[in-house]
Amino acid sequence: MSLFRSGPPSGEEDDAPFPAGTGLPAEHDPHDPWPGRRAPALETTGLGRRYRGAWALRDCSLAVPAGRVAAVVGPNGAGKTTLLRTAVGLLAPTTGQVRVFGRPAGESPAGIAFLAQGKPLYPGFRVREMLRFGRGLNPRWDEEAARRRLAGLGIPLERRVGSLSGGQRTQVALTLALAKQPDLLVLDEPLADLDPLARHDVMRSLMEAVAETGLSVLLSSHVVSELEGACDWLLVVNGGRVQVSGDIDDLLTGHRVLTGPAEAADALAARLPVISREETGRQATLLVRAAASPPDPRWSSRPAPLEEIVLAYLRSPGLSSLPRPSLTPAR
Ligand SMILES: Nc1ncnc2c1ncn2[C@@H]1O[C@H](COP(=O)(O)OP(=O)(O)OP(=O)(O)O)[C@@H](O)[C@H]1O
Repeated sequence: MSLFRSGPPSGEEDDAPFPAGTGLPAEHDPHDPWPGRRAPALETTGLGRRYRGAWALRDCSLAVPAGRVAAVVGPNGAGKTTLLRTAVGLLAPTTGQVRVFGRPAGESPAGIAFLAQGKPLYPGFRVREMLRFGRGLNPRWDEEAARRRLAGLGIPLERRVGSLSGGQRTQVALTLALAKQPDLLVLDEPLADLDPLARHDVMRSLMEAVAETGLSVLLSSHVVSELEGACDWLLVVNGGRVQVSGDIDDLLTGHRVLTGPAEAADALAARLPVISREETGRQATLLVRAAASPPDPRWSSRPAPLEEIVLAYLRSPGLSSLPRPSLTPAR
């Protein structure tokens, strides 16, 4: 179980009631495909996005349950930003559909806050002015919570944004996003350019906000090691395709690293889905999709850390992805 999990345990999402004030589809909505049930925060079917001649995203079908903190990871140019921007309705899909809390992206009545890559703030503005700006633009603005948060972080309202450290600027940007009281918070690489301590502080304060409000979060990052324990859903995007989409606890319990004699590796691989395989002399090390150790005593087995699982998938882009959640309700 992730430390900061905010949603119900895996498998129970379908029966979760609508939380009050989430802006989710009303139960009386005749077009609501999820009557009486909580729609996924994000659902895409056959999503593709082309820039001029080149596809940045192809055939992406996934569902992230509501109330989750989902990490979107993948190498440079994988399509993470494109996925996030289509989710918030800033980019129209070339193919397929994107739904946010059950409604087409861009039409969803849910509150969405998007923190774009590079912390877009005005360096010449004082923090107080940024707050005033946000207050004027957002009807759901929570000024008191924003000021309390900044005070707790020791960020003075009179400071100019340009004079803040990278970590403090991220915290201000996050505070402005949270003050909108969104149902879905989308953060594009909020940890980029931060030192390890600042990354930890930003993740911790994000998780505190999630624990207080129960909002859904989509967060892209390259720093897989710092997402474990904070995020509870993982999307691996690679070469424009979603390779993995699943509950992090399920991924961790569903993969193992096996070490044993190289001559027995083929037989093992015939029985278990192998994600990666390395051989050193007579010894083979395999990352397999399996919840238990093989009965063969020649094989030793250990759990696979999340980073190792992610890297193994990224190194095998042609590999079939994990089963995606089938959250589409029976009709
Ligand atoms: N506006 C654009 N015009 C043309 N091509 C683009 C545009 N935006 C992105 N691309 C291309 O689409 C692909 C996916 O880009 P995207 O920014 O979504 O990847 P990313 O995973 O967010 O990368 P990074 O981790 O480097 O930020 C890349 O090949 C990129 O060059």
